[in-house]
Amino acid sequence: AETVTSPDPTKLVDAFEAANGKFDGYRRSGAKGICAMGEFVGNAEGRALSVASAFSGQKIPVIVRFSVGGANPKAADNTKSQRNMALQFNLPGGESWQMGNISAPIFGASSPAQLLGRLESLTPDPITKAPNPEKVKAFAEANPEVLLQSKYFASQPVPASFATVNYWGVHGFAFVNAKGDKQFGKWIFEPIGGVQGLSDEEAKAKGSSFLFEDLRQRVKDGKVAFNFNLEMAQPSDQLNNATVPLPEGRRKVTLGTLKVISVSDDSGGPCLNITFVPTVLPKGVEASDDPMLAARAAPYAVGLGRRLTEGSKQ
Ligand code: HEM
Repeated sequence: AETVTSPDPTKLVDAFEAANGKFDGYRRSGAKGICAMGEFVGNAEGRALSVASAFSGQKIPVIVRFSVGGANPKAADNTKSQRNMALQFNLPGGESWQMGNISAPIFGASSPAQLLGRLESLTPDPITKAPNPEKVKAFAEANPEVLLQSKYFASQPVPASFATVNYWGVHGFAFVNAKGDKQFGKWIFEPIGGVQGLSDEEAKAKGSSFLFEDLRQRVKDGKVAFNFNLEMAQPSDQLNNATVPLPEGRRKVTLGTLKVISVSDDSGGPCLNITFVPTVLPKGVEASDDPMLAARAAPYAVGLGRRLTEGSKQ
């Protein structure tokens, strides 16, 4: 088999900073965010697929962080860009389950080396202060999958709210039940009130900063809830490439419901000094062999270390 070596995690974080800008104290990705608390209740479908205690049916406290994609803590809320929902399920016995879910079914690179190459191609030239269009074009032509995610975002409306967009886990995970049966799938958190976007006109009228206030209002009204849905993979489905979604029409089951119950102050909350590592999994859920998934823990730790040293900001 081909041996794939991942780039040094510090190099990846350096590349994020060089390409997207460095904002002291903030996350290098998903910088503009807000922390909330939620409750998850799993159901019998969840228990049939996995022994994870998240599905017990008891209320599980969950730390939730919503954010706008990118490194800029002042990123505009009214553009066709990425929204994120990171989660930490605080399970009985000190176990935790972390996720970093995004508002697209796919990621923008299939391997850490490809992500590094893409970031390098997008890094502004020191003299022109802009990326070199030739370099951007050459890299994308040689690696066409790096364009798929931006095509997806361009095809979707601006989300009306953090609470009205789907959030995908993107990677494959295995769910293991008491008999030891292993079912692979990809999950999606789908808003119970439905997906809702803004027209271009509405987005313009909303301005660049409405998502935090909108979230507070909707949570106050008790309206922010998501179904935790699993799209079941078939044995022939490709699960080692985060730029390839599962084929259309795979069976989808609801494993439980996440309800957001409170929102922290803009600058605080339990998200501030933690990172969400998607390979922190409970017993009963296992990682697939997607190289992007395995490569996330180390740069997240590097990013957290830098934020803490600089004085973390939300
Ligand atoms: C090797 C590949 C990747 C690298 C190097 C990387 C890097 C980072 C870094 C440095 C952070 C900030 C961490 C922190 O300071 O706490 C971050 C956040 C994030 N990443 Fe990635 N990432 C990678 C892959 C992915 C993939 C595949 C997804 C899509 C599912 C993703 C989704 C997110 C989300 C949602 C956040 C924000 C989480 C939060 O609110 O704390 N990342 N990433």
